[in-house]
Amino acid sequence: MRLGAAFAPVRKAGKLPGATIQVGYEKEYGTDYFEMQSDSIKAGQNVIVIDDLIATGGSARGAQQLIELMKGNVLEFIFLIELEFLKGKDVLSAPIYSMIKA
Ligand SMILES: O=P(O)(O)OC[C@H]1O[C@H](OP(=O)(O)OP(=O)(O)O)[C@H](O)[C@@H]1O
Ligand SMILES: Nc1ncnc2[nH]cnc12
Repeated sequence: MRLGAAFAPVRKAGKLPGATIQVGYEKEYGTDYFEMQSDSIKAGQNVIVIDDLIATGGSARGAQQLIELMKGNVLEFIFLIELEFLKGKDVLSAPIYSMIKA
């Protein structure tokens, strides 16, 4: 891409081809598993995590754990919607930006 940025998907378990790494995470309504392809982040790469919504922050934290397992550096999180009353921001260790706060 023109920005020099790449795209690396984080998906629910069993949806990505090839070798993957997995983490379990807690979200608002239970437990789930995320995967990334094992070679999708190079050590030292800066990463921005983007999702549609942050509620408890469990999903975003799961994504952060996967990126950090590959020695990536999570710079920040971007969400379309932030459910502020669930305080998801408090479980994340990088700045978050949200377009709509509810
Ligand atoms: O901050 P959290 O409490 O973790 O919740 C946020 C997550 O909830 C939604 O996904 P959901 O798990 O409902 O699955 P979906 O993407 O299949 O809709 C949303 O897309 C976020 O990924
Ligand atoms: N409270 C909530 N409302 C809508 N989508 C969600 N995904 C996770 N928690 C949610």
